[in-house]
Amino acid sequence: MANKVKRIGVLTSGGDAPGMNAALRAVVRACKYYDLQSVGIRQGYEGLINSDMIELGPRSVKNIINQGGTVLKTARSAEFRTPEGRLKAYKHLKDNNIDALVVIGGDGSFTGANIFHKEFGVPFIGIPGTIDNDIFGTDFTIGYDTALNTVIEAVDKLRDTATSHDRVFFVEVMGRDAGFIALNTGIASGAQDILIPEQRDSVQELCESLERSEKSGKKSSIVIVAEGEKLGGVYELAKQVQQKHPEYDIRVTVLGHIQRGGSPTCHDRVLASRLGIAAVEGLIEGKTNLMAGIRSNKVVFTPIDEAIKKHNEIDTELIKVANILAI
Ligand SMILES: Nc1ncnc2c1ncn2[C@@H]1O[C@H](COP(=O)(O)OP(=O)(O)OP(=O)(O)O)[C@@H](O)[C@H]1O
Ligand SMILES: O=P(O)(O)OC[C@H]1O[C@](O)(CO)[C@@H](O)[C@@H]1O
Ligand SMILES: [Mg+2]
Repeated sequence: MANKVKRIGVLTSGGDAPGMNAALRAVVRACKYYDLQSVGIRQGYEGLINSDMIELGPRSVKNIINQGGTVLKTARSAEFRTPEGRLKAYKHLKDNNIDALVVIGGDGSFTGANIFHKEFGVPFIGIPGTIDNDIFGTDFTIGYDTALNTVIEAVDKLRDTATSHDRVFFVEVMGRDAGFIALNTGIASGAQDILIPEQRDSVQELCESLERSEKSGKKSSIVIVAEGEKLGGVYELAKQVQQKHPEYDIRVTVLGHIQRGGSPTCHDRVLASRLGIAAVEGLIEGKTNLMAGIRSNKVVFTPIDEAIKKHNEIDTELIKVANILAI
């Protein structure tokens, strides 16, 4: 297919994730490699609405592959959710001669790009940038691996105190709707129990697990709770367990946004680099409404509707591993 794309706009949108900068760098350098121009759009869709953009070249993305956050900044743009906001965005896109977009973000960002495409026909390719790993069509999202490593480093530290004081630590990790961070970090940090939104858990079962652990000779325990778990939140859980077991010395730690920051791991940098290049190549080939992802270590494109609507299933083998090791 003839290449009509000459000038690509790139933005980061939704929650920041480590590796977004590496993806931006790859997009910009791939554009140069294929003789296209690239324009950075600041603060997600807000930058389109306010025409806050910057010409980018290979040297403008130097020294960012190792940086967390996003140098383009990001936003959750309420105005882009309105037809008026998107019309403004389209006008500025045309004023800046941008032919296509690379959107680095999560499902919400892809939904916005999809609607924008339906209204104005602007070609786009999405790159999954979120620590939650909750996007269908890719084995890994950019930022997930870094977040996992941040969590286990923190939980290892909490374990020192748990062990020294014979305590039960409840640790809340991110994952508004998904338990991937919780399940994997729970296994990696040797948690006694892991509570995730995808599973039907109960306080009763949690108490039984802690009682078993006590009987087996354990003096301290770690319980990992995903933010989106459905039993009322980590403080409520800790309160209910404490009521049943006043003798337990319980502490709660919410890791929060620490999990979104920091220098990306090697895995996230390589993933971001591959997907950034793939997105540009896809647009050159005339592809649109797709997400570039990784499956079995190969770059693949998934229709954006599927990426938004379908969900990655929790691997039941991992749940079994967690249960066996909590014996
Ligand atoms: N239905 C929609 N219509 C238009 N724009 C949307 C829509 N949904 C989301 N967007 C745009 O995408 C932005 C980012 O979406 P959202 O806040 O859901 O984050 P995300 O991309 O899913 O990332 P994460 O969940 O990882 O933080 C929104 O602030 C909004 O500007
Ligand atoms: O505080 P913010 O930026 O609104 O986002 C918090 C959310 O972002 C995520 O880290 C990523 O989507 C979720 O796990 C969390 O619920
Ligand atoms: Mg989202």
